Parts: sequence; C-alpha cells; structure tokens
Amino acid sequence: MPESPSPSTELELERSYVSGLYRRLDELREEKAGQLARVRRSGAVGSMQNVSERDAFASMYEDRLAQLNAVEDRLVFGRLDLEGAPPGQDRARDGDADARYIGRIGLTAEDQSRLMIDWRAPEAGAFYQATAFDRHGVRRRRHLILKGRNVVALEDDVLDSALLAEGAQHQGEGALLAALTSKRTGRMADIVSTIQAEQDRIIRSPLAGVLVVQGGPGTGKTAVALHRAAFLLYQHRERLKSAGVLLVGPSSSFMRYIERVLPSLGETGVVMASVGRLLPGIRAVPEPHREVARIKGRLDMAEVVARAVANRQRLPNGDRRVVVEGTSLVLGVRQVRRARDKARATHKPHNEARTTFVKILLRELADQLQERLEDSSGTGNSVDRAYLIEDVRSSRDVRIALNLCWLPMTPEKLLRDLFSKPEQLAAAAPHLTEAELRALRREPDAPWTEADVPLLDEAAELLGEHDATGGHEQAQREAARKRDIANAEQALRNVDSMLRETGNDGLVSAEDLADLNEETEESMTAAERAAQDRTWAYGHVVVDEAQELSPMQWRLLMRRCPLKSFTVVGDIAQASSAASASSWDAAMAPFVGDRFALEELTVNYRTPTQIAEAAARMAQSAGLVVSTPKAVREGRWAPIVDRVPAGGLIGRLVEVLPGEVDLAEGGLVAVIVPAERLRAARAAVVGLYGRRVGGGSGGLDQDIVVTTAAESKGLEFDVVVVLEPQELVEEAEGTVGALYVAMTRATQRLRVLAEGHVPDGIESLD
Ligand SMILES: Nc1ncnc2c1ncn2[C@@H]1O[C@H](COP(=O)(O)OP(=O)(O)OP(=O)(O)O)[C@@H](O)[C@H]1O
Repeated sequence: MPESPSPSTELELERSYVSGLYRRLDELREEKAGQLARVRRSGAVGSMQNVSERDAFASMYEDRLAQLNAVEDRLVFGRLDLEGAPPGQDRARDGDADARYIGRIGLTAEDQSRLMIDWRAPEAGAFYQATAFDRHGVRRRRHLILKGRNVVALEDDVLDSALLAEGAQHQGEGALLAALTSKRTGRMADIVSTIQAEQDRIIRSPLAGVLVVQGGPGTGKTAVALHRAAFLLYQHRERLKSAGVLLVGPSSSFMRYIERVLPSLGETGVVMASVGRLLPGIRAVPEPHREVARIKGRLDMAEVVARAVANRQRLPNGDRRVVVEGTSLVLGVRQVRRARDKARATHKPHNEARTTFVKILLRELADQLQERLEDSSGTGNSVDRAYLIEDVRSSRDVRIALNLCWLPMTPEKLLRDLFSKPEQLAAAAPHLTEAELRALRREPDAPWTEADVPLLDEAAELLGEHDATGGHEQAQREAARKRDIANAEQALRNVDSMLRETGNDGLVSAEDLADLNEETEESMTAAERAAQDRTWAYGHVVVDEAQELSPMQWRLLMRRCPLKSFTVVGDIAQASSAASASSWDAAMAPFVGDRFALEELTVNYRTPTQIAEAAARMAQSAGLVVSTPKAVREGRWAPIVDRVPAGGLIGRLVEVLPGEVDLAEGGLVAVIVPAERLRAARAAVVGLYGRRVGGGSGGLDQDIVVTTAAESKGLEFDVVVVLEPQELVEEAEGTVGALYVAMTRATQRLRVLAEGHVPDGIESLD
C-alpha cells in the first residue's frame, strides 16, 4: 500500500496545485484582454457587417473577461478523490481523471486537459451529493480553504473507511459550521463550497415547469434560489442567454442584500427586481393600507381594469355635429356604435384598435362630405377621396369628437382617473361594496404603490402601445433588428473557425449576435434591455419570499414567462402581507392548477436552536402551522425577554443596546420595530451611534440598523432586538407572520423588549 503523504506535505501539494490554477486564470485574463484590445483596435471602419462582427466579438470577450475577473475570490474550493485513486497521489496534475478539483468555473490547460471543473457541471454533483452511505464513487471529499490565493487549511470527509485506516485526513471545525458562525456583513455570500445535499438536488432540478420550494426560516431558500439561477444559466445557456432570467424579491433592501451573489458566481445577466420595480419607469412604494393591498391584490381587479378600459370606448349622448372645411357633417350614434363594435372585434388592445375605429369613422364622414360637395357644386363631379379623408382627419372638431369616444390612453392616466374619480370606479367595479370603493379612492397625484404595479401592467396589456408616431418607431425598430440578424448570419458564416477557437461554437446563434450588436449599438446588455421592456418574455423566473405575493402580482409574473418555467421559494408561515397566500395550492391554482412540483428544505442554517425553538413555539401557540426545521447549531444564548414599565420602552432600548452591540463583536445589530415606532426608535439609536446607524434599503452597509419587520424580510443579523412584539402582531391584523420573521433574523442573539403583552411561547416554560 503506498504511503500517505504527511498532512503538511499535502497542504504544500494543494498550494502548488492551486497556484497553478491561479496562474492559468491570469493567463486567460491576459489572453482575453489582448483579444479584446485587438478587436477594439480594428476600429469602426468597414461594412456594416464588419462592424457588427467586431462588436459581437468585443462583447463576447468582455463577458468572458468579466467572468474571469469575478471568480478571483475562492476560485477553487473542493477536490474529490474517486474510486481507484490512491490517496495523496496527485492525480489531477498527472492528468488522471480520478481526482477532480471543483471551483467556480471550469478551467482547462493549454493542451485542453482539464484542471478544474465548474461546480455546476454534472461531474461536480458528487461533491455535494456523496455520503458515506451513498458514495457516488467518492473516497474522499476535500474542502480547500483559501485566504487570498493561498490554501490555509484542508478539511476532509473520508467516505471510504479504508482510507480512515491510512490516517491521511485533515479535520477542522467543518467548512459549513465555519461559514455559518462567521460574522454577517450585510451582504449575502455565495454558499457554493458548502451546498448541502437536499439543497443541491433542488438547485439541479430540471428547467421546465413550476418548482415550489417550501422551507422554514433560514433553510437556505434564498441561497438555493440564487444558485439555481446560476446553475440554469450554465446548463441551459443557449436558451436562457437570449431570453434571460428574472429574479424577484420583496424589497429594495433585500435586492441589495443579495446583489453580489450571482456576480460572485460569474453570472451578471440576471434581471433582479423587487415587486415595486417590475414595471419599467415605475418606482412603487409599499402599499401603506392593508385593506387597499387586499382589494387590489384580488384577481377580480383584472375585470375592473378591463371594464375601465371598455368604458373609455364611449358612445356620444346623441348625434353630434362636426364641421369640416366649413361643411357641417353629422357623427351619428349608430355609426359610432358600429365602428366601436368593429374595432372591438379586432381583439386588439385599446390604443391599437383605435386605429380601426378612427379609420371607419373617417371614411363615413368623408362619404358625407363627398355627397355634400357634389350636391352643392351641382356638377356631380367626383372629388379625390384621399383629399377628402385628409380634410376630415385634420378637422379639429372631428378630432375632439373621436377622442371623446375613444381616447388614446396610458396605463397611468387610466388608473389615476379610475381611483380619483368615484363615478369611474363605481362604473368599473359595480361588485365592490361602498366601503371597498371608499378605501380605493385617492388623490390623482398619490404615489404608485406595490399593489398598483400589477394593475398598471394589466392596463398596459389591455391598452397596448401608446405610440404617438402611429407605429412608425416600432416598424423602424423591427427593420433594424432584421438587418442585424442578417448581418450576424453572414458574420457567423465568415467566422465559424474563429468561434470554435474561442470555445463558443454552438453557443452562439445569429439572434445572439444580433442581440450583442444591438447591445453595443445602444450600449445595453440583454438583461438591461429586458429590464426596460415590459413585454419581455423571460426564459425563467425565480421568485423569492413568494408567499407574500398577491394573486394579481402572480398574474403579472406569469405573463412575464409564457413558458411557465418558475422557481418559487418561500415559507407560508412567514406570510405577513395583506394579500399573501394561505397555501401554495391556493397561490398556484389560478395559473397552473396543480401542475407544480413541491420540494421542502428542512434544515435551518441561520438561527441557533434556542431562538428557532422560541420562534416556532410562539407561532404554534398562535395556531400557525410551522414545522420546526432542525437547527444545525446550538447558540451561546437563549432569547432574552425584557418586560418594561409603561412609557419606558425607548429608555430601556438605549440602556441595553450598547451591551448588545458589544456582544455582536463587530457583527450586525438590527432593532426591528413596529412601523409606528420607527421614527422614535431610530432617533434614540442615532442619538447613541450617530452615522453608524442605517435604515431602509441603504442601511445594510451600516453595522446597526433600525428597521420594520417588512423591511427585514429575507435579511439576517448577528444580533436582533425586537421592540413591542404584540404591536407587530397587531399591525399585521393579529397574524404572527411578521413577528415570526423578525425573531428568525438572528444568527447569534435575540432580545425582546415589551411594555405590552408578550405573545405566548417566546419564553420557554422551563
Ligand atoms: N449550505 C449552506 N452553506 C453555508 N451557508 C448556508 C447554507 N445554506 C444556507 N446557508 C446560510 O444560511 C443563512 C440563511 O439562508 P437563506 O437566507 O437562504 O435562508 P431562507 O430560507 O431564505 O431564510 P428566510 O426565509 O428566513 O429568509 C444564510 O446566511 C445562508 O448563507
């Protein structure tokens, strides 16, 4: 039996291998930078086709260079020794396939031999899936722990008991535990080196269909959703590159919290949007009134919007006189009705169907005008019709009359009128009660809220493009795109061999190249263009904190992905918004029936046992069905409950906060408060810590944050102080979802301050 190398020798061997990987990375960066510079130097001369060819390559090299630059940190993190490979033998270096290094991207040597496998490749699956019982051919799984470019430690999972006897293994506190107990930074980090088997299975699920992932707090749903997006982009690059992936989260703070994960995995092309930013050009605020959020979230609002649009296609009260070039004509109700029916029969959106409506009536009025002119001249001479129609079209009277019947309309105008003019709302929503109608009423200049976004989208769908140029711009855009594709096809034929050389053969279609061309022309990436286009059809949509979405918000998202390829992650027990789902069945039924797959995550990686149990006890005492996910670690502290005399809440906060900040030892501290107390609590904490205090979506860069339960959704902090828990329950109309969220944000310590009632279960009975 060959002798195992001593641990320090192994560390040396790994160091040398890893520095070889970084050397290769540097070489590739240099190579791509050189290619990019050469392409750029070739200048913007030559035929259109040469220019688009050059731009296409420039974009390709830029993308690859960006990816190579993004993977610097922890480039490699794993090694698998497979069946048949004696331990210690440097198989990968010898070009033997029995040892595999796993890293952020795949790397090959100049001679095309494989140096490192992308974590998403099928051959890397065993790194995450292998266990002592089901080894997937793995004898040893090794975690390489890097600091900068240097390997500082090795951790071995020896799965083959024969290896244990040989004694060649490295043990540490465990890569997973080290990751979990490290201080929070305010930004989520990737988990690529420690993905657990149940998470990996979900990440690698097939692309098609709707996959719902249910999991309690801290079970890694967000992490899984992000790594799944990266996996799908790798596995289905051709399809998803042009169609794009949309990732939706609950708030701007949350989007900021997760924004670095995908780039660190080398993926930059995902469109990320909070529910308030799903419509280009609209920045919606959270809906402050729960009743309004509930009503606007209901699916029957789609009918209300449809009726509001139909009501903008009006019949005049009676026949109307219009004057064209001094001649008086009649716009009859009967004619208008007929034109309206014909326009509606086109089934085109309002603004587009208007063209039909207008055309018919212009023709009718031109007929009348012709008759009058012929009568009055008495000659019976026919008059040129084109002139007549132009005369009718340019009459101010006619324009006003037609607009009164069928006004071109933007979604914003439609909804602003609908909610500020009670008679319009009553006409569009006859089934709503008086109280509901009153609740929906608001000033025309009120800001758009998250509940309005799907209604605006619905309206945009029914109204169609409001194009002042009469479709001219659209036609120009289409012609330009056709030209781009033709150029790109020619470019592909010319440069087939060059494509192969760059390793991109088969990955690029003429459409891709046309897209790249368009990008450079408009200096926009495909993702940026998708984000600006309401009608963009994504190849896949990932939804986080999905339990919060209203049926109308689901309707909007389903429209964004006609193929219905979704990854939906959330926790029904954490639901706290007014229009949130009561079950996944109920949320999905209107859109996909029961055709969705349900997976569950069962291990809590965030919250220590004591805090997880307190949160679950509280939720269960209130009748909420929560399964208590197994927490992977014990905490150092049990949750603390401070009962404070009336009026003493803020004083007590000021008293205890410094102690909590000390215990966080440089980590993050969050004070989570009922919305009504936000201002007072923030002022008090700022009084103590000044500029160190953050809040809202910019707050994550600070180490002390004062925030609401809704804003803290999906985030995590080392220490959490919850103020007045019963008020958190009351502000959510008696449901405990928001309090459950607040309590489970802590990775180390939880303290609850209460003047009022302390909900049952938070305190342990023993
Ligand atoms: N396999 C893993 N390795 C290392 N860290 C992990 C792993 N899985 C999850 N974590 C960490 O656990 C924490 C919780 O994960 P995440 O935020 O994804 O949970 P969640 O289910 O979305 O939580 P919630 O629903 O409460 O917002 C994060 O810090 C995440 O990085």
